[in-house]
Amino acid sequence: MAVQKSIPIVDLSAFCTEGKTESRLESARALYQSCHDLGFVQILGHGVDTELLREAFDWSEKLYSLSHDDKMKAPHPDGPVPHRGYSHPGLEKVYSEAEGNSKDAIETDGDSLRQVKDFKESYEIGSEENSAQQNIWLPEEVLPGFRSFMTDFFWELDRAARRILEAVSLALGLTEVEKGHLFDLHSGHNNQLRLLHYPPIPTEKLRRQVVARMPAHCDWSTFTMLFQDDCGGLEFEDPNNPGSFVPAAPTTGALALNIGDMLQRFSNDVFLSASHRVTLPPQAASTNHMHEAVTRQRFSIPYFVAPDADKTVSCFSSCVNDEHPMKFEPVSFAEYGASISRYQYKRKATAAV
Ligand SMILES: O=C(O)CCC(=O)C(=O)O
Ligand SMILES: [Fe+2]
Repeated sequence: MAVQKSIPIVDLSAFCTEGKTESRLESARALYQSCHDLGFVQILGHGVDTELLREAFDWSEKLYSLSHDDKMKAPHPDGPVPHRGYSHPGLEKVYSEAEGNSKDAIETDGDSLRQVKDFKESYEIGSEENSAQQNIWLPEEVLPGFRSFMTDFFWELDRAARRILEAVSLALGLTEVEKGHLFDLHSGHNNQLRLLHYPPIPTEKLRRQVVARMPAHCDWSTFTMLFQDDCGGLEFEDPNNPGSFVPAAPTTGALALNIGDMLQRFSNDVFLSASHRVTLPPQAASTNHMHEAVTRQRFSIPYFVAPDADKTVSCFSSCVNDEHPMKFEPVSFAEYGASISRYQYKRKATAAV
């Protein structure tokens, strides 16, 4: 019988200001191992305050307790860009790169991907100074204080992202010049904060895939820092055993870190972009009036750390040699993202499921 893998935990507290070189090296080695073998890892010592995180989840609960009409006062526009504001259940469709490139998807302008809808709602937030993707806020009186909290929280998460970028640079053995370049490419203004809510749903519907929570996909960012509540259901694909998924059970104080397509490119395949999905949580919560088992609702907060849109992403020389020639052509993040996400939103939006 195959042994069920568990997700390694790496503590990055050595990357705070007074961290010792020896402890940094040790954490970087552990980070290297997981990102190289699996493309994902759990991170402790990330530096995001527990109380602040609790507040962020409270705001998310308040947001999703609003009426549909109130949430629709900040509607996600048709099409994938800007990726901002509120997406009602069924609006956004997540898919893998292979599904997006399939003949069916191309011929139907993405409609074939929508046969199984994603039963989740989300709210996307970016930097207030990103002019290409401007934020879409609820009117202040609908959720007073939300905008101000999220604007600060966005930059608090960027601080933790920098600690991870520092650890990644050491893990990959980048030169000081390359590390400087990596930081230059990541001003933070193209990061994205996402508040996700998966409403309760009959277990059978998920099991029979009449609807999905979030199908398997890779993120196209550099990496994603993910905070989740205690519901469960997030899983990562084992790259050594394709098709087999490992649960990322919520771990107190840890964030789940997954490598995205950009870091796979920067590192010339040394770090793997991790395929992941959200599916049935381990336990059914209750039964509904039809006596069907119903899964718990789930809240998660991913923070996508991405290069600035117009900058070029190419492999670092430190990751290229005779044995490992350059595998990826340089690409701008904006072009890459546009091609990967072209069917995520219909050009003309449809009604809620
Ligand atoms: O909700 C989660 O745990 C995963 C979210 C995710 O993978 C995404 O938004 O790309
Ligand atoms: Fe994802």
